[in-house]
Amino acid sequence: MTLSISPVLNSADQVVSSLSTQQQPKVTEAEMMQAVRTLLIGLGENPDREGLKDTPKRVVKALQFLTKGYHESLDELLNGAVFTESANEMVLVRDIDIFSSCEHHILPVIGRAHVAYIPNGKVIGLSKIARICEMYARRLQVQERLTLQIADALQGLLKPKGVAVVIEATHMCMVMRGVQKPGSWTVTSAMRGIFSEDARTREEFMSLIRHNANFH
Ligand SMILES: Nc1nc2c(ncn2[C@@H]2O[C@H](COP(=O)(O)OP(=O)(O)OP(=O)(O)O)[C@@H](O)[C@H]2O)c(=O)[nH]1
Ligand SMILES: [Zn+2]
Repeated sequence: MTLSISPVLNSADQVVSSLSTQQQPKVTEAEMMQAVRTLLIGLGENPDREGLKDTPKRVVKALQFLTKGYHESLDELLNGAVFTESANEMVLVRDIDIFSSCEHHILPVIGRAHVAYIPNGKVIGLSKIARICEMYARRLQVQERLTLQIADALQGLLKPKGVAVVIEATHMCMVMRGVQKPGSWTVTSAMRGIFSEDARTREEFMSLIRHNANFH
């Protein structure tokens, strides 16, 4: 089977700059599996032993899942769930699990995103905010780009009064290897519109993401 790794792009996607806009070469799954087999041999393993014989297939499947966001588009995931509404107060979806992969080491980045916007005539289905996070997280990323892609996607889709995105995450490349700092986590933010212009609005957002909900 020949896989095209080229992403599905659409007008909304084009509001964000992304690695996925680059043309990617076409390779077969067999070639991908062969590459994993070569890695195993390079690591000193026997890829034909029982426990490893299906590993190339599993690794390719796992990596395809972890990067499935390249094949998704904002138009598809939105499914039309943008509604005309006069609400004009902050909408915040907090504690959205993030499972991404760092582009330097292809190791997990695990964390949470908090996403807020202030509507300007349009609201978006709440689950779609989490789906947008998911689409960009399921690519090879740096945390900074993931954060601004989510902000720019919402800004482009809704033209709201403002968007705020904060991501808190731990990088396995800093935990399991390299500098080995298990307690470290990284916070990134992207503020658009009123969140970047008005300190009080930004403060309200920051205090809402600090407060603990009491139902879990
Ligand atoms: N800014 C940023 N850096 C990241 C992210 N994920 C991983 N990195 C960093 O990317 C850098 C790559 O540095 P290199 O020196 O080329 O790679 P390395 O030798 O593996 O680096 P060490 O991790 O320091 O051992 C490291 O400092 C990583 O911590 C991210 O999301 N954002
Ligand atoms: Zn890394």
